[in-house]
Order: sequence, then structure tokens, then C-alpha cells
Amino acid sequence: MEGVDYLADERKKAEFDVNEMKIVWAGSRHNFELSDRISKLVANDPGFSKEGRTMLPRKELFKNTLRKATYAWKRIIELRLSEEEAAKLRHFVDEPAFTDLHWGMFIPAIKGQGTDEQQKKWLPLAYKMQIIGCYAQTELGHGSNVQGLETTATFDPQTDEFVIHSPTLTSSKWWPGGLGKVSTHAVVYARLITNGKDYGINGFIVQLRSLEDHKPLPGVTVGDIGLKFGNGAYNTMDNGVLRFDHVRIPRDQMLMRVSQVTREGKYVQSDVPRQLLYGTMVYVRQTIVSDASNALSRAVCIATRYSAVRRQFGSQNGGQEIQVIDYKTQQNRLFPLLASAYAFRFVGEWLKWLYTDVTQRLQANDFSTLPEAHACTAGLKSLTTTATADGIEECRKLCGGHGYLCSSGLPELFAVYVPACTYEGDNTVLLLQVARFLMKTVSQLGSGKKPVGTIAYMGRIEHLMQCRSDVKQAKDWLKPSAVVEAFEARAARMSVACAQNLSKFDNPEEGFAELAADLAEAAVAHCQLIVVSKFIEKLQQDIPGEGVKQQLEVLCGIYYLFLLHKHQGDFLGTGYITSKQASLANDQLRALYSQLRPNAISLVDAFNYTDHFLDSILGRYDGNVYPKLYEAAWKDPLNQSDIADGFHEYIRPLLKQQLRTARL
Ligand SMILES: CCCCCCCCCCCCCCCCCCCCC/C=C/C(=O)SCCNC(=O)CCNC(=O)[C@H](O)C(C)(C)COP(=O)(O)OP(=O)(O)OC[C@H]1O[C@@H](n2cnc3c(N)ncnc32)[C@H](O)[C@@H]1OP(=O)(O)O
Ligand SMILES: Cc1cc2nc3c(=O)[nH]c(=O)nc-3n(C[C@H](O)[C@H](O)[C@H](O)COP(=O)(O)OP(=O)(O)OC[C@H]3O[C@@H](n4cnc5c(N)ncnc54)[C@H](O)[C@@H]3O)c2cc1C
Repeated sequence: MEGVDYLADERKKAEFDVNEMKIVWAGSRHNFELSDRISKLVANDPGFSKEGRTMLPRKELFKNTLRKATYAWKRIIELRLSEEEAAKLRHFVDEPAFTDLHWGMFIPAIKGQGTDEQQKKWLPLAYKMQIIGCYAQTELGHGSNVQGLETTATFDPQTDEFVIHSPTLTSSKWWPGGLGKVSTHAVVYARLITNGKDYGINGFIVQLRSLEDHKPLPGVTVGDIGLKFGNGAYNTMDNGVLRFDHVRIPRDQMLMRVSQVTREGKYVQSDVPRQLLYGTMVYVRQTIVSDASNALSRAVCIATRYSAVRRQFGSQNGGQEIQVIDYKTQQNRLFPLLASAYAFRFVGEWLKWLYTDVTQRLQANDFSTLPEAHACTAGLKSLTTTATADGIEECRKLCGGHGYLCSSGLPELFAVYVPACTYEGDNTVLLLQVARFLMKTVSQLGSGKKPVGTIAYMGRIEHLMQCRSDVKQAKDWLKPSAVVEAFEARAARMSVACAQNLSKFDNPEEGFAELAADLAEAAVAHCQLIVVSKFIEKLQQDIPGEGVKQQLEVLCGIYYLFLLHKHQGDFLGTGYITSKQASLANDQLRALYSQLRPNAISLVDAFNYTDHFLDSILGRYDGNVYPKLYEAAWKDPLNQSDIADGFHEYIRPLLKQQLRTARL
């Protein structure tokens, strides 16, 4: 029945002001109004329909993406949308496209690594999309190890040009999004060679295709790398392969903010750190952290609504069966994910602040916070994307068999999201960057250098190494100070243990390689401490709205107690808590699940997602799941006829043969 809200009873149970929670989730009233307006604009425009997306063959899918991206651009111009509004529009259009890399990496790379002159020349063209660019760093043979890239850019003083060349098969650029079929230009990362000397990696703006007929320029071989995981999903993107055969570009197309090559071929290093070459990655890692809460909340919204609709077992006297959301096992799998979505939202907000702060400092030639910004963006990118990808898959399982249908929205969401664990730095490789930062911090303790920011807790190392939890009853685990100290002590002790083990090796690099698994775990502990601390700090702010703060306290408690339960080996092993205290934490966690239960549906309503954006029959706002699933099945191309194509060739002969066999 249309128009009936099957989740109305659930919504009546809410103990808080959902509209105020929507504002907390969005970050501000302005953000809420912006998201609300743009999501509805997209949902109501047939040009952005998602119908049949998972059924399209690659070529049609890709062409459809080109159509949508061009249409989006047209609407952005017609409606005179600001950059902020355009970014929201892209978010709600909900389809990876070449434009992501153009706006998300090509332009930021020029902004971050180009000189003022270079920016003046290239940015206006890029902003008007008169050129389309991508970020060509990864090669067939090297992705994680950026210093291992093989493409060369050799300066030719005779002509004042760089010669860009791919000397080996493994030096072929491989993976860049937007490269395969669309980009006219790329920021290409290559080894800078001048006067016979290799100065390592630098970025170069290289034109790949003609702006007239889009044909690859002489010396450029370019194409798509082939079909990727999942139906639809990331196959809307033309991840590409690119080879250069001595392609010449003018010297001034080397991005020269970090280092320069003079007309005579002299290499000059600026006074800015070389790590700024990696700046675009820091920027994107920060956006990926913000985006994790979008993806996780979407999966959680679907699984929560469906868990309230779905009933299994327990019917008495012909009454209704139990809603699966009432099973403690379902709650124990679902509610920590709901809490994680909120936790990642707040840590994403904080990271955005940190990134803005470091950018302002860099502009003023203050590079002091760069290492922390790198460690935080790398570590939180790793932590949030791993948890989100795993969380989406868990949500699929939480929806039972129906979660496996594409119409649940979950398979495609997973397929689009899961490469986030790999791109912008493999998650393990990034954790090891955090571990290096932590080991450096521990080695400098006692040197007089005071740890600040997210590692300030290391400044209290003596206390953290010997303190013990004073929790005596379950509700003591609700005290923020008890929790923060627990996570600080665990992180500090794990780091110190690694540092002590490292000191047993004569060669520190050998030690680091041998202890890498422990180091990655110490990095996870440090990153979890950041997320927990930022959630607790958020709760110390003034949060208006009846019951809103209380619900956030419940979510925060679930987030950290679930982590404490899951990693209790760390907390027990480092001696901060006793097994009795671990058991009290678990008692408190169960109590919080019961407190959250009546509010679950409203807490996912607070994400304010349209049905268009969710694109899930199981996650429909009205909970009208079964009729819509039934209806959708008949839209499958296989159901266009009663008799399947291929019946006469394959099924009929089989049936005949069986008849003959039966007669024998
Ligand atoms: C529908 C249409 C709409 C219409 C248009 C509308 C428009 C609206 C706008 C839309 C906007 C969309 C936005 C979308 C966002 C973008 C989407 C993202 C899609 C993702 C695509 C993916 C891209 C990629 O994957 S790009 C390639 C990424 N590659 C990697 O990440 C490689 C990982 N490896 C490394 O980073 C390095 O190799 C590393 C760090 C592992 C090792 O570095 P090293 O130099 O070899 O060695 P090391 O000794 O470890 O480090 C030396 C030193 O440097 C420090 N360091 C390292 N990295 C950094 C850093 N990044 N920053 C600062 N410092 C760094 C390190 O700590 C060491 O320091 P010291 O110890 O002090 O010496
Ligand atoms: C969908 C998608 C889009 C992409 N878009 C772009 C793009 O636009 N531009 C671009 O330049 N690139 C892009 N990439 C490439 C991406 O950045 C790389 O794939 C990524 O950095 C990982 O590198 P890799 O593939 O070399 O993995 P590898 O480094 O080969 O990883 C393989 C395994 O080795 C492990 N490993 C590697 N090094 C270490 C180590 N030191 N210690 C311990 N374990 C290690 C990893 O953990 C992993 O398990 C994209 C990739 C994908 C999947």
C-alpha cells in the first residue's frame, strides 16, 4: 500500500528531537539546509535517475556516466551553484566519474605544487573544464612505493623541454581515474633527471589528447585498464593505462613550487619541505575520512530500517514474529556500526579543521605541524575506510538473503567503497607511516621536545605506563576520564613495547620490518584513541535539542565500549584493566544497546537521506519492503519473457535426454 509508513510506530518511540539531530549530523544548520536542498534537487531530477545502473553493459554504463557528468555540469552553470553546492550535487548524484579526479586531484595538485604563474595559467582552464585532468602517479610496477616510480622526465637544455618517457612495461601509468578515455591532461609523477643526475619524483603537467578531436598526441599510448569488481559500481570510472615514448613538454610544465630546474638545467630545491610533493594525497586522505561516515551511515540506515521491518521466530498464539532488531546479537553487530558512523562524522569534522589549520600554516612557511597532519590523515584514512568497508559488508549480512540482492543497494555500495582501503595509500602501508611517527615520538621523549596535538598524551608517559583503571562498577565506564585514560594507556604502552623491541635490533630498518605487524596494531590503538577523544570532546560542546546530547552519549559509549570489548586483549595484556573490569565494560555495553533500541530508527532518520540517494528497497523510508521487492523482481531482463532465451538450444534438448534416460 502506497502512502503508509510501516516504520511509524518505531518513529514514535524516539526520545529526542530528530530535527536537531539532523543539524548535529550535518555539522551546522547551514550544512543541513544545503544538503537537504541539493539532495532533493537531485532526487527530483530524472536526469540523475539511477534506474537499471547495475544492469548496464560497460560501454553503455560509461556513456551514461559521461551524460550524467555533463548534465551535472550544465545544471551547475544554469543554477549558478557555488563550489560548495556543486560538491554536494556531485555527492548526491552518487556515481564515481572522471570529474572526481579533475576536481579532487588534478586541480589540487596544481594548486599545491604549482607556482603562482603556473596556477594563473592552468587553473582558469581547468575551472571552466576547457581542459580535463587526472592524477597519474601509480604505475603497473609501483603504487605504494612512490620513490620507486620509473617514468622519467629528462631535461633537454637544447630545446628547454622535458622528455617524458616510460622506459619499461612496469613504468606504464596504471590506475589513474579519468585517464583511460576522458582526460586531455594529467599531472604525471616522474623522476626528474637533469645533467645526468636523478633528483627523484616530481609532478609535470602533460597534455595527452588533442583538444580538437580527442586523439592521443604523438608518443602517447592511453586506454582503459578493464572491468573492475562489482556490477556498475566503480566501472563508471575509466581507470587508465598510459605510456610515453619520448614526449616533449616545455620546461615550465614542471610543477615548480617545491623545486625548480633553471633554463641552464640547474636543479634548485626551494626552502619548502619535499614532502609537499605528497600534499595532494594528504588533502584527499582527509576528504576520504569525511566521506567514510557518508558510506557507513548509508549502509547502517538500510540495515537498521530493514531490521525493524524484518521478523523471524517467536510468534506466540498466532501473533507477530519478533523484529530481528530486537535480537541482542543483531544489536551487537548493528549498533556499534551506527555509533561508528557518528564517531567518524565527528572525527572527520575535526580532521577538516586540522587540515585547514596546517594549510594556513604552510602558507605562512610554518611547516611544524606537517608530520602530525600526515600521520593523522594517513592513520584515520586507514582506520575509517577499513571499518567502513567491513561495516558495509556486515550490514549486507545483517539483511540476510535480501541483502545480497542488488536492489538492497548494499552490493553496489560495497563494490564502490571497498577500493578506498587501497587507493590513496594501502591501509597497511599508511598504518606503518603512523607507526614511524609514533616511534619517532617515543624516541624523542626525554629530549625536552614536548609532544603536542594528538600525541600530547605521550608527554605523560610515566603516569600512563604505571596507572591502573579505577572502574569498580559498570556505570563507571561512562566517565569520560576513565575511558580516555584507558585508551591513552593502551596506545602508549603498545608504542613503548614496540620501541623497546625495536631497540633490540642493530639495524632499525630490519627491526621495523620484523615488528611491522605489532607496529601496525600500535598505530591502530593510537588512531582509535583519536576517534574516541574527538567524540568525547564533541560531547563537551553545547548541543541543543531535547534528548540529543543524551543520545550522542549513548552512541559514544557504545563506540568506545565496543572497541574495548573487541580489543580487550590489548587492554588486559598491557595490564591497564583486569578481567573483571573488562566484564563490567561489557555489561555496560549491553545496557547501552537497550537504551539505544527505541531510538534506532530515528537516529538513522537523522542522516536525512532521500530514497533516491539510498537507492535501496530494504532501506526505504516507509519500510514498505516486500511489495517493492516483489515488484522489482519482475523488472529483471530475465523476466521479460516466460520462456528463457536459450530454452530451445539448451534446456529443451536436456529435458528430452532425461526423458530418454528415464525410459531406459
Ligand atoms: C557528477 C559530476 C559532477 C560535476 C562536477 C562537480 C564538481 C564538484 C567537485 C567534486 C569534488 C570531488 C572530490 C572527490 C575527491 C577525490 C576522489 C578520490 C578518488 C580516489 C582516487 C585515488 C587516487 C590515488 O590513489 S592517487 C595515488 C595514491 N598513492 C599513494 O597513496 C601512495 C602511497 N605511498 C606514499 O604515500 C609514500 O610512498 C609513503 C608515504 C608510503 C612513503 O614515502 P617515502 O617518501 O618513500 O618514504 P618515508 O621515508 O616513509 O617518508 C619520508 C618522510 O616523508 C614523510 N611523509 C611521507 N608522506 C608524507 C605526506 N603525505 N605528507 C607529509 N610528510 C610525509 C614521512 O613521514 C617521512 O618523514 P620523516 O620520518 O620525518 O623523515
Ligand atoms: C579504484 C582505484 C582508483 C585509483 N585511482 C588512482 C589514481 O587516480 N591515480 C593514481 O595514481 N593511482 C590510483 N590508484 C592506485 C592506488 O593508489 C594504488 O593501488 C595504491 O596506492 C596501492 O598501491 P599498490 O597497488 O602498489 O599496492 P601494493 O603496494 O602492491 O600492495 C600489495 C600488498 O602489499 C602490501 N605492502 C606493500 N608495501 C608494503 C610495506 N612496505 N609493508 C607491508 N606491506 C606492504 C600491501 O599492504 C598490500 O597488501 C587507484 C587504485 C584503485 C584501486
